[in-house]
Amino acid sequence: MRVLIAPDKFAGTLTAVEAAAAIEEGWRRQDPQAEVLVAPMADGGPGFIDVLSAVVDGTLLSVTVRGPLGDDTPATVLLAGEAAYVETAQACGLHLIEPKQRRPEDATTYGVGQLIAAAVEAGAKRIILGLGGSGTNDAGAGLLAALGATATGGRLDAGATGLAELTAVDLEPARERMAGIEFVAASDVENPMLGLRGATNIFGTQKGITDERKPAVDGWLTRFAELAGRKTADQKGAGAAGGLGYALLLLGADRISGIDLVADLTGLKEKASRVDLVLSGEGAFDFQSRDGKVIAGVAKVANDAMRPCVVLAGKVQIGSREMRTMGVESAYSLVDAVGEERAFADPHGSLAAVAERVARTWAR
Ligand SMILES: O=C(O)[C@H](O)CO
Repeated sequence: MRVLIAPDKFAGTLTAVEAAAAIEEGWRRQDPQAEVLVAPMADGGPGFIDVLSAVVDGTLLSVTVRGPLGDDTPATVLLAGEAAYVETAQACGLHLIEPKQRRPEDATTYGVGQLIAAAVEAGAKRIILGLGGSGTNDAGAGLLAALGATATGGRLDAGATGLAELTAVDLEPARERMAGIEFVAASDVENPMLGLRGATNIFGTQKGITDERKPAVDGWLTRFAELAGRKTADQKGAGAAGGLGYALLLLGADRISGIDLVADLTGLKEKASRVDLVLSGEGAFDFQSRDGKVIAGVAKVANDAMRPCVVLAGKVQIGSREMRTMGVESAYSLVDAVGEERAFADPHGSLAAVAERVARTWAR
């Protein structure tokens, strides 16, 4: 049996590389002769640099930046010739903030701008930024401030709160400083920035923005957009990473799908064509796994190659009809198999145990 293992991270427990290793271990217990190909994935969110540094010939540049709540935060940029890859979640990710410390209205993307500045200083002319998994919701104002943009009536580097009373915004200093730099925003979602399908309403809850606060916060982002460029806020991906997509679009970025980029760079299509079965996975397989996320991207590649795709996930919270629409044949839940306590206490062992069960059904 030839198997391709292409999971996302299991957020909070296993990186994509660790998840792939656990699945391989479990599968081999049942099917020791299997030919296994491994391709850990990312969609632009956490793990983007980890996954790409294994396939892109480059060097890692270490930088200390301002984290979402102002703390010194270590990050790395992957430099490859004139290109630089930036994982924005390293500077503004939700995982950087303890749940009890979350202040989503104050969190800033300033550190992402510092990563861009470091990449440019190191000679990069094309900067590819992975977007997703952010703990911020500041429309990327912090990023613009770090690159020189200014404002009156408020602050660009103080999270969404700083945008509440803005009266004017000047993006020219940032545009001038970034002249000649090509930006690519590789995002995990295509949402616009404002309104019902926007960053605050759809992704605000996971960052700690309550339903009561959402209209006010969305209003602050709208105010910023009215001063900085209203139409851009409606573009695909403007709402990625709490509106960081919007700021990059203002700097002229092209938006692409993060998972498609990672799939291309890791040769996923070619790998899928060489196997009988494709396995993917992530922490929670739910409605958010659909567009632009790893499982949807991997399932599409598998389906195009006419290979079945099976998912292993911490929790499966999606119906079988919806799953099939995405191109997933079947999904197995760690929590259902071993219980929540064990799934969190021993994620590697639990995932390996589920992979062994999957192999019992699917190996031939
Ligand atoms: O970071 C976020 O807000 C989500 O992952 C959507 O991009």
